[in-house]
Amino acid sequence: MSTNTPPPNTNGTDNNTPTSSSLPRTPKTSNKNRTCRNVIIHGYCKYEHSGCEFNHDLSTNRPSPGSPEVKSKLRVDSPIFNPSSFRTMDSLSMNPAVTYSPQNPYYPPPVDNTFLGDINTSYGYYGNQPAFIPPMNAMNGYGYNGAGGMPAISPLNNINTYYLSTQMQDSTKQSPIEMLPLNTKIAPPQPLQYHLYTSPLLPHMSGTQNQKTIHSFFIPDKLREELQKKNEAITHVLDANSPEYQNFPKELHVYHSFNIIKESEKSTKTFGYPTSVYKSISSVDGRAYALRRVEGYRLANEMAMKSIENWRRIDHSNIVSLKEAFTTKAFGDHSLIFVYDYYPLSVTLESKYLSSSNQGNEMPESSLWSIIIQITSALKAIHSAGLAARILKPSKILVTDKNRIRLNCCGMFDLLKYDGGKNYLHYQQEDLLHFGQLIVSLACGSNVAIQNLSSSIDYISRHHSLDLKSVILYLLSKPSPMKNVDDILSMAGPRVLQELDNTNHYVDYLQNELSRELENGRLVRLLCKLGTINERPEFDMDPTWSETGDRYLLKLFRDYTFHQVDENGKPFIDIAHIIQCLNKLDVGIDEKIMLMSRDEQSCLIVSYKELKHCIEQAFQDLRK
Ligand SMILES: Nc1ncnc2c1ncn2[C@@H]1O[C@H](COP(=O)(O)OP(=O)(O)OP(=O)(O)O)[C@@H](O)[C@H]1O
Repeated sequence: MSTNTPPPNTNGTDNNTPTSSSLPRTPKTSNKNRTCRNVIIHGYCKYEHSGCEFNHDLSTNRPSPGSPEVKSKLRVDSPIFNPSSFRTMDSLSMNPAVTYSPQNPYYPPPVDNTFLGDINTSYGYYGNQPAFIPPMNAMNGYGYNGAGGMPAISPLNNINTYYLSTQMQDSTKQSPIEMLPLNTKIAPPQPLQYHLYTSPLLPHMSGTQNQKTIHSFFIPDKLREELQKKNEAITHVLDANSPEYQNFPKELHVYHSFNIIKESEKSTKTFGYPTSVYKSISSVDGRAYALRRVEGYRLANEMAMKSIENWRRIDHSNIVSLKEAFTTKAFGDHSLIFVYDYYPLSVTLESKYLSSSNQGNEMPESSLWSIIIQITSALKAIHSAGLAARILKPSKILVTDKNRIRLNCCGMFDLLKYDGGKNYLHYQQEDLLHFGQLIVSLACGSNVAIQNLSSSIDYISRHHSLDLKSVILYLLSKPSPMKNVDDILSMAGPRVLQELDNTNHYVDYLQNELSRELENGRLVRLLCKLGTINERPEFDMDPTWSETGDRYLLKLFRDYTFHQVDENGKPFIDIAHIIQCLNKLDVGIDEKIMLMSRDEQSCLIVSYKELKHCIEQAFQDLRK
């Protein structure tokens, strides 16, 4: 790391000599060759002609790219820099009206093209993208940090933030935008390098006024809890000490890690056999499956098993997919097992809308149409494949996620009551009839509404639209070769588009939440590394290991990232700043930041690239 000694502090502001014991002083003989810190930081040195012994000609001595430099007494709580007095590099280079004047010390000195090229390399030249930001601008970003609550930002972002922060600081002052002539050319936009834009946060949103809570950086608690509960349901297994576990086979075909979702019940009302439902994990693909066991079933016709093949080909978002079926004696009886996709924490339409606690609750018509459209979509896929659902009742329709409807147990009757598929047209008509009955139950909020059809239709006429009544009457009408699921679609009309729109909105919402979590893995990895290095009491027989060399920089970076204080020394908690610092460190960009020693006597200017190297090096040392 190179160091540089500023001129004597004659102006009482920024030019104190660094005194950190860890920073060797540069011999005075080289001062003439060294660029004056004031020029680099402020763009001018008012002592240039009155004794400052450093070099003021930037074109002859430029800061070497990537070399960390030392500056003292510029701290996060330094006086607030007023950015309205500065220009960004592109506005300078393209606007002939803006010229350097010694009388106006706030203007940076004129910059020739050669220097501009070098600045781009040294201060945020991302791949082939010039940053257009002079060094003093980047520095101002850091000086501004903490005091104004603005996180250090990438040079490419700097231009935007610069204006925004100006407006936030003092709306009465003339902003750079206002000062520029209207015909000022703006540099053509450069293609973004996506890996540098990992955080969707706008830096200005993290300012003191608009500080966001930590929750706003992660997926909402409700969604997180929901997903965690689902994961828990997938991994939940039978308690090894429970009597159920003792009596349960440890493996079934390729399935293991069982949990009982529905106990075996003696009722045979739906399938003619007692059934039970188990969650399991497949050793073939590691995914969770729902096994539905039909107890006491003896396979009479091998051909019946073939009927499963047609169902295995059905892949639809409103149908619970059937994977396979097999017989087993593992339970001590003849059982037939149907293997379906498992949807953790799903409920049935019946328990959600028609259970005794929900009876009488009127379902909004929009929800009814959503269910109608989803079931229509499922039936369309089934009927088009020459199959029939054969079991369209509220207890055999799952509600998963927000409001997704999935037909469950499809294909079971094709096997249990095997007829070679010759009656499928009849069963398809039955599907439409059962569909109509299902909607009557839901529209009236009662499982028994179908038993008194005329008063139920009367109720629906009074509480729902004519269109809904028409659909129900169509579905309940006499079977006919002309009656088919396509007609329901045309009767639903524009409501299909509404359903599509709702689904798209939900997808957008989930995508948005997903993108917020995207970077967490990277940042956790980085935090793990920092955690292993920072404050390590001893390494390699060296108790000062974490306080010296590269590790010292990482300690200061930790302070810079996590321990910012405001001008009164109070903790300044800015999650946007923390996340941005970590993102930049992870990428290792050329942007420089200023780290201050804890005794506030010295400052180090170092790039994220160098910090990244430090962290990699220190971590490698630890792993050796
Ligand atoms: N594929 C599946 N994934 C996740 N859970 C399921 C799956 N299939 C069924 N379940 C759950 O298993 C439980 C029992 O399902 P089942 O279809 O037997 O309903 P039921 O209300 O017990 O029906 P019935 O009254 O006809 O016996 C329900 O809570 C349901 O949510």
